[in-house]
Amino acid sequence: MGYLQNGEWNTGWYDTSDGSFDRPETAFRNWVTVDGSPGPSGEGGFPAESGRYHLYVSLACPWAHRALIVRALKGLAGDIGVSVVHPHMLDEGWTFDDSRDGATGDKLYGLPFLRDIYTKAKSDITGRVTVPVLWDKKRETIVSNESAEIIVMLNSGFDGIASGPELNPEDLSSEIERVNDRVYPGINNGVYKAGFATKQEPYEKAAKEVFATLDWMEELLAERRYLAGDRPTLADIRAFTTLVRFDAVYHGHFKCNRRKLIEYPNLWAYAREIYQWPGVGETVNFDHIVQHYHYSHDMINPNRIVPIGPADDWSADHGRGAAPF
Ligand SMILES: N[C@@H](CCC(=O)N[C@@H](CS)C(=O)NCC(=O)O)C(=O)O
Repeated sequence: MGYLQNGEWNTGWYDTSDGSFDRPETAFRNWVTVDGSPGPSGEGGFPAESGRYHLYVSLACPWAHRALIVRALKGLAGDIGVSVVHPHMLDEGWTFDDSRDGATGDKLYGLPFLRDIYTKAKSDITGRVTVPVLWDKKRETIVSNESAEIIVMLNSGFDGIASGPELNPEDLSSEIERVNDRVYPGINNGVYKAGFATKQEPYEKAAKEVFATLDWMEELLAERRYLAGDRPTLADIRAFTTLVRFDAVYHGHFKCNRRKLIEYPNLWAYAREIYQWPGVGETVNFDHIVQHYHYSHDMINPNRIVPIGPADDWSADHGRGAAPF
C-alpha cells in the first residue's frame, strides 16, 4: 500500500487517525465520447475507437469489476484490452507480477508496477494509485480512473462500436440516481467504512448503515425486478460487485456480520441472476477476491491467514425467469 507524491512512491496507509476512513477524490476525470468532444469533466480528445483504449484492473476490486462487467455486457471485449494486476497489494502497491492464475502482467508496456502507468501519464503526479484505469494507447495517458464514470462511457461513449443493452436509459435516470445515492454510501463504500474503521463508533455506524441498506434493497426487490425498475441498469452492476464479495470478504474481514447475503431471499436470488447473465460469471474471480483482502490489509489481518470461505452456490437456479438479454 502506498501513494505517489510528486511522482515519487511512498509507502503508507490512509490517514484514519480520527477512527474513520474517507475515500479520496479521483484524479483523472476525462471522458471517451463518440466524437471526441469533452464530456462532463476534464478535457476532450478521446474519441471512441476500437483497439485504442485499455483497462487496467484488479479482479479483486469491486470498482474495477464494474468496468469489466459493462465491457462484457456491451460486447466491447474485442475493442478494449485488459491487463490484470496481482491480487496482493503490499508495499509496492498494485503490481504486474503475473505469477498467479488470472494475473496478466502489463500487456502494453511490460512495466513492473501500476504506479508506473500513473507516472507515465503524469511524471510529477501526487495521489493514490487505484484501479480501474482507462488508458489511451494513442495519447499514452489515463483517460479516467473513476469507475462510476468509466461505466457510463462504456455504456454510451462507444456508440457504433458497442452492442448489447442500454444500461443507462434516460427514462430511468432519476431512479438510477436515487438508488446509487443510497447504494454507494450504504454498501459500496459502506463496507469499507466498516472494515477500515479504527474506532468502535465509526465502525458501528457504518456496519449498521450497511444492513439498513441491504434491508432496503431486499424490500425494493419485492416490488420490482431490478433496483431502478423493470430493466437492468448500471445501478444493478454497481450493487452486484459489492454483493458478490459480501459473504466471502465483507462479512468476516470487514466485520459486516449481522447477516449474510444468502440470508436475504430476494437479494440472493437477484445477485445469482446477475452472476448468471452471459459474460458476467467469467468476470468473477473468487481466488483474487479472497486473497486480495485478507493478504493485503495487514492492519486488519496481520497474520495473513486466508479463510477457507463460504460455500455459496452462485450457479444454483435463481428462479427469476429468463435473462433479460
Ligand atoms: N473512486 C475510485 C476508487 C477505486 C479504488 O479505491 N480502488 C482500490 C481497489 S478496490 C485501489 O486501487 N486502492 C489502492 C489505493 O487506495 O492505494 C473508483 O471507483 O474508481
